[in-house]
Amino acid sequence: MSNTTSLLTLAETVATLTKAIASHLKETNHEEPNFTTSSTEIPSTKEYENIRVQLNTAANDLLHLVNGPKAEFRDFFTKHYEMAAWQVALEFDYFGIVPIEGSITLKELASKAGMDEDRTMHVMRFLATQRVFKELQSTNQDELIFEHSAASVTIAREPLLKDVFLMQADEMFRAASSTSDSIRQSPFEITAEGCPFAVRHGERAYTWYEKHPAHAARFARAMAGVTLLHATTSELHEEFPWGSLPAGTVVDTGGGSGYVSFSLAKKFPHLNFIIQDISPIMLAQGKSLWIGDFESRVKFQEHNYFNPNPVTDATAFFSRQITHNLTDADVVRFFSAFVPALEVNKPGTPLLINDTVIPEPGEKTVYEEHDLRQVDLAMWIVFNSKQRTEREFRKLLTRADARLKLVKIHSKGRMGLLEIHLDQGAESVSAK
Ligand SMILES: C[S@@+](CC[C@H](N)C(=O)[O-])C[C@H]1O[C@@H](n2cnc3c(N)ncnc32)[C@H](O)[C@@H]1O
Repeated sequence: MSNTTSLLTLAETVATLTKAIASHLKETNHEEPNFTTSSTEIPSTKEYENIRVQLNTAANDLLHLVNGPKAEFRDFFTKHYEMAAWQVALEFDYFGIVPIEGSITLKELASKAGMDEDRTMHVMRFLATQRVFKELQSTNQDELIFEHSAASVTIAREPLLKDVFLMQADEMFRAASSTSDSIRQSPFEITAEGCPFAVRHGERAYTWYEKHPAHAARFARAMAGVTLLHATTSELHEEFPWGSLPAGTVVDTGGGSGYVSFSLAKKFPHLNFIIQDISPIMLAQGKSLWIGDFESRVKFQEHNYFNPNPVTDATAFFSRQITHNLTDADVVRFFSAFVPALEVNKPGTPLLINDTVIPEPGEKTVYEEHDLRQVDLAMWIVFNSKQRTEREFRKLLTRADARLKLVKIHSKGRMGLLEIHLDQGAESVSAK
């Protein structure tokens, strides 16, 4: 946006894009969204997404200008209190307690949640200002009544989303508050051990999860839940020609419960899977997923991804949302650990890295870049890690082994897909 764009020009852009949204909804036979529990989901088409992104950029700029910095900052710097209200609503399961059909009195909600009515009322009335739950008119002023809204019922209907949000409002919210402390402890050196999560919780994330099995199980479910939000698996199905891989085994390294591979298994019956993870708790979450005919198509393998990969007959190696958990030095170790396996697997066996490929500044709209940089901050706080550009990936591959070639970028953005091959004709040179 130019620095001198007028308010009216922005408002006209907003109107034009809103009309485009309304037409798209009509053309695709979608009803317009509303705030009630019967509101339908917005379309997941690329066209809708494209207009939605542009609309957010224009509407946000309009509001930034109209509100002015003081009003915006007053709102922004109280967001942690909002997160506190969410922490309570999720932890005490308001979303599950309020019935999907009908309503509930505050008294009954508080009693089922196991807490007092007064604080329950504070939380519910705050959330209602975000159009999350709705307070109904009551004839008795002493009897407050609430029902679900379109937003709150989304969480009630999909418990995995509760896991995603509670993980954020619980251990990640606490970790984020220690970010400056972590820099004070190590102002110039970035180490995995010194990340804000470790400063706050006393251990690196995955070590901490091993000692907190209930949180670890929730984290594994949250990872599955994330695929319902933005890290959808449908793009992954389309952006790589899985169908043309020779029948065989895909190795999913750091696969957690194997939720992502499971979605591939449903679509590509010629592929079997080995889910590798260091955590038996994460792997155990997968055993309840891969049932019936799928049980014979999966193996769960405890494996530390910094050790040489033991599979010598894979049709492909795959890894999703792992490199952005790792510091640069650890990404180099991670890539290096595939080399011995790629040397003995069939030439051309792909290593597929499914992770964010962050754009250079200005390549995307401010709205999209903000979204990606938000995840970048999350990776910093939880791991002292980051999202990487294509250039950064190439450098780290070369540092791991000059024979590791990025042969194709199937997609960029939040869930990019990098295809890497080991050039077996070339000499092994690593520059760690
Ligand atoms: C962010 S989750 C990603 C899970 C899955 N790939 C997905 O996209 O849903 C990271 C996973 O890496 C696993 N992990 C962490 N350190 C590991 C290590 N050293 N070796 C193998 N797996 C590890 C964790 O247990 C967790 O399941």
